[in-house]
Order: sequence, then C-alpha cells, then structure tokens
Amino acid sequence: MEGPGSPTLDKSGKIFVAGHRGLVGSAVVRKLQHLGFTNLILKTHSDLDLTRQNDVESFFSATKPQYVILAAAKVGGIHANNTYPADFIAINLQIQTNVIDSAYKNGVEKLIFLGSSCIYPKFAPQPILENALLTAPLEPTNEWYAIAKIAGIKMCQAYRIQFKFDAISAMPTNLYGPNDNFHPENSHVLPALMRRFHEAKVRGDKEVVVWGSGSPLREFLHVDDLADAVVFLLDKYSGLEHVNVGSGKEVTIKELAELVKEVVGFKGDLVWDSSKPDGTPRKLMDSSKLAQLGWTPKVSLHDGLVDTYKWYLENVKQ
Ligand SMILES: NC(=O)C1=CN([C@@H]2O[C@H](COP(=O)(O)OP(=O)(O)OC[C@H]3O[C@@H](n4cnc5c(N)ncnc54)[C@H](OP(=O)(O)O)[C@@H]3O)[C@@H](O)[C@H]2O)C=CC1
Ligand SMILES: C[C@H]1O[C@H](OP(=O)(O)OP(=O)(O)OC[C@H]2O[C@@H](n3cnc4c(=O)[nH]c(N)nc43)[C@H](O)[C@@H]2O)[C@@H](O)[C@@H](O)C1=O
Repeated sequence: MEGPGSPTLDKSGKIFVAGHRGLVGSAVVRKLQHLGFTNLILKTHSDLDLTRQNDVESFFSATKPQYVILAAAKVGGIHANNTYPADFIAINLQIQTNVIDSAYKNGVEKLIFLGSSCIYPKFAPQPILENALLTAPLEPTNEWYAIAKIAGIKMCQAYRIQFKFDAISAMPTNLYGPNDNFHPENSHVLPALMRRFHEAKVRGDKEVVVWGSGSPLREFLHVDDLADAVVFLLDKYSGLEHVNVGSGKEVTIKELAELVKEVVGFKGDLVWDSSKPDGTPRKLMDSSKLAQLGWTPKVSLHDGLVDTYKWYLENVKQ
C-alpha cells in the first residue's frame, strides 16, 4: 500500500522511529522496511524513557538521526483519557518537548510529529478543516491530551519559524490495526469491542455491553494507511500548518459495533451502558489538503476489521 511515487528520502539515512512497538510505530516500521529503508533506529521504552530529558539529549547526540518519526506518546481511549488526565498532559508534553528540542539541536533534517483529531473544538463545523484549531472549547473527556498535542503542533511551528527546523505535524483520525491496545477499559472503542465480542463468542454469552448511547460518529483509518501517509508527508510536505489524515468515512458507534460483531461472528445482543460517556458527538476531518498533496487512503473499514481480527486471533487471544 504505497503513496504515489517512490520517496525521495535517503533510504540509507538514519531514521529514529520513536514508539516503534506501538500501533502506529510498528506500522511505520513495516512501511519503511517494505520501501527498503535500511537504517532504522529503534529503542524500547525501557531502553530509552523519552520523558527523561538528559537521556533523550544523550541519545540524540550519540546517534545523530537524519529523520525522526515521533509516534511515542501516552495514548488511550475515552475512559483512560478521562481517568488519568495528569498522565496524558504531563507525559505527552515531556516526550514531545524532549524529542523535538533534541532533534533540532542535533541537526535532524526532518521530523514529523503526530497529533490527533481531538485537538479540534468539540462542536467544530464538520468536516473539520485544519483552520478550526483553537476556535472554540475542546471535548472535556480528552482536553488534557488535546492541549499537549496542540502544544506539539505549536512547538513544531515555533522551531520552524525561529530556527528553520523542518518539523511538520500530522493529525490522524481514530486508528486501528495490528499491534493495537486491546485492554478492556483503557483502549479505544474498536479494539475494546473486538476483544469483548471475541471473548463473549468463546464463552457463549448472550449479550455484550457497549458504552454510551451508540449515536456518536467516528472516522476510522487503518494504521497501514496512516503509516503510508506519514512517510508520504515526511517526504513531500514542509509547511507550517498541520495536515489532517483521515479516511473521509464515518460510522456511528452502533454501526461500528454491528460491524465488529459480524466480523468476529458473535451471535448475541448488544446492551448499551448509558453511564459511560459518549465523548465528542462527531469528529469527521476534512482531509482534502492531504488529497491535494497527492495522497488518499486505500483500506475499507470492513477489510481493515477482517485484517485486524485475523491479527488478533494469531497474536493476542489466549
Ligand atoms: N491510536 C489512535 O487511534 C490514534 C493515535 N494517534 C497518535 O499516534 C501516535 C502513536 O499512537 P499509538 O501507536 O496508537 O500508541 P501506542 O500506545 O500503541 O504506542 C505508543 C508507543 O509509545 C511508547 N512510549 C510511551 N511512553 C514512552 C516513553 N516515556 N518513552 C519511550 N516510549 C514511550 C510506547 O511504549 P510502551 O508501550 O513500552 O510504553 C508505545 O510503543 C500518538 O502520538 C497518538 O497520539 C493519533 C490519533 C489516533
Ligand atoms: C483517538 C481519540 O480517542 C479518544 O476519543 P474517542 O474517539 O472518544 O475514543 P474511544 O475510541 O475511546 O471512544 C469512542 C466512542 O466509542 C464509545 N464506546 C463504546 N464502547 C466502548 C468501549 O468498550 N471502549 C471505548 N474506549 N469506547 C467505547 C465511547 O463511549 C465513545 O463514544 C480520545 O480520548 C483520544 O485518545 C483520541 O484522540
């Protein structure tokens, strides 16, 4: 699944993929390896804790990467964001500040920072254009994470303006795929439901509980598409403004739950737990800027779900 044209990036150049064992980082590594990049710098969280400024500075000064893909972050679904606000703001601010600053100081040629569609106002006009940023209040369940991500965008812009550092930002929509987090409470909706339906099918349960009202709309993108877009932007884009990365297709949570149920093969009923938050009612991004640059997604939600469930069966289930 490749974007148009082969990247002009130096395939033997050192690329530091921060967060390479996560959903996004692992997909980026697969993509880079497929394209023939040979010099990937990969450090686990225990090898290098990116919240520790001195360690990050020593790492950059010793390795001098040419490119940086910043996919390490404190990430989670609506419950995790709502329950651990201090972690979501502090860890993300620390990681991104350390990495962006050290990358600049150590001569990195290009850096891409990953934000999220939750940076936009809760009631932003839909589909959401890049210029909706900072025009109205955020969704309260994830404002701490969103504020950190907005600070990351602004830090890339500030370093570009003051130091001519080629740091860009991509704003992905809700992602899913291999190496997602399938934690029962702290994950995002899609992996949470896949696991819950699978376990209910195995146990022969009659019902599965789904959170909220089912009415919120979400836009989902397969992580292989996102990885393709990240490499595309690293290669082709050097602007001040962040770039939305979405599929352009949205479903209600009820429609998503029905789709996951079908793919997993669970035959029982859905029960809605209205004590759980819905979060933002709708967050469909306008990704026409990326389309005009020459990139469009390829993986349909149905095919992506089939692919992810196959991965889940082979890698996660007990
Ligand atoms: N998943 C999604 O739906 C979306 C994700 N994004 C963005 O994409 C990026 C990647 O997210 P995703 O892949 O889903 O997240 P994951 O949680 O799957 O991966 C995050 C990675 O970061 C690493 N990490 C976390 N803290 C540290 C640290 N202190 N030092 C070193 N490594 C650390 C984790 O390692 P370990 O597990 O060992 O801690 C993990 O490998 C994030 O910036 C996120 O905001 C944007 C929109 C949607
Ligand atoms: C990517 C994005 O992800 C987060 O925002 P979110 O889109 O609201 O995240 P979510 O995937 O957790 O929920 C989507 C919807 O789905 C409903 N829902 C039903 N049942 C389950 C369920 O079982 N688990 C979860 N998590 N949600 C469920 C849930 O109630 C909500 O209405 C941000 O915090 C932030 O991290 C961010 O940027």
